[in-house]
Amino acid sequence: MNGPAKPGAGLEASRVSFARGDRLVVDGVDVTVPRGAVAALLGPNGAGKSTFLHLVAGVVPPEVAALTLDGDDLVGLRRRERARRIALVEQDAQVPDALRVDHVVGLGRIPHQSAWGGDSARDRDVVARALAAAEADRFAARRYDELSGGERQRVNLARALAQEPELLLLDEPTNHLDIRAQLATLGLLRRLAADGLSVLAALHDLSLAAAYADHVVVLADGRVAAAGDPVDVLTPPLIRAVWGVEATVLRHPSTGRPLIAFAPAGPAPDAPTDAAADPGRPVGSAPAPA
Ligand SMILES: Nc1ncnc2c1ncn2[C@@H]1O[C@H](COP(=O)(O)OP(=O)(O)OP(=O)(O)O)[C@@H](O)[C@H]1O
Repeated sequence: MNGPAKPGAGLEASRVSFARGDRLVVDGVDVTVPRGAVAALLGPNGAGKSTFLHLVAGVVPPEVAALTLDGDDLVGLRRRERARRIALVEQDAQVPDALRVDHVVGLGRIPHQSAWGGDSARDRDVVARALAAAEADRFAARRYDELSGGERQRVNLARALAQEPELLLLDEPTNHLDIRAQLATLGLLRRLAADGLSVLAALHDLSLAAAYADHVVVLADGRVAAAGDPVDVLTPPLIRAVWGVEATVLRHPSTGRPLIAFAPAGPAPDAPTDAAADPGRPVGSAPAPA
């Protein structure tokens, strides 16, 4: 949806802080997302991921920060200009009641429209392509408030794509999605990045983050605990220190990307009896002939 990749620095955020009451919930965070890269923001519940995305999107003003997009200062940018360049897919998007899906996605065009212009043929084309890219075209004529959680998630993504941003921020974009739709969404983010978009997504699934992100930033208590290539960052000691769980890091047999497996926290369920009898045989496969 974007044009070919242009040279540029993408997002450069440094020393971003934000306090709620007397507590810094984002504390001196540095994040860089080069143009054309997918970065994942990871961390436990309450680590500050959503707050950081809101600060970058300009929903709340950061207290101390240098924020630039392709070298332009974001803090001083006018709201409309910011909305042309940055889109945020929120966890619980606010949408006016009873709006049709295609009209919700059309809201993404507002920053590009003049006050009196209305929808142009190009606006309608961008909306149609955004609906198709996010796999939301099937329910384009339905009411948003009658959709399932996963269907709404796709519409929220389509609305952000209709903005034709340079930087796409997503807060748990795979929430509510079935596994096929999760893979489709993350694959779409990779294709958009290949076209020059910078993508920063808060994710909880460490294996999916490792499979799709060029770069991960791990937040803990509002601070960056680690950042870099998922292969270097997502290690058992880091996962233990940040999430407090024991993990084994395997390698995907075909991609070589990290696959993170967790030990169950409670008592393990009983092993299936046929697997117990022949532990070398994959569960569900036919027993060897006698
Ligand atoms: N509206 C609010 N008022 C007061 N405190 C808030 C508010 N929103 C968030 N917080 C607090 O700010 C901190 C950071 O929250 P944030 O939502 O950014 O975390 P998160 O990493 O996105 O978490 P999650 O994975 O649960 O979505 C948390 O301690 C949270 O309780």
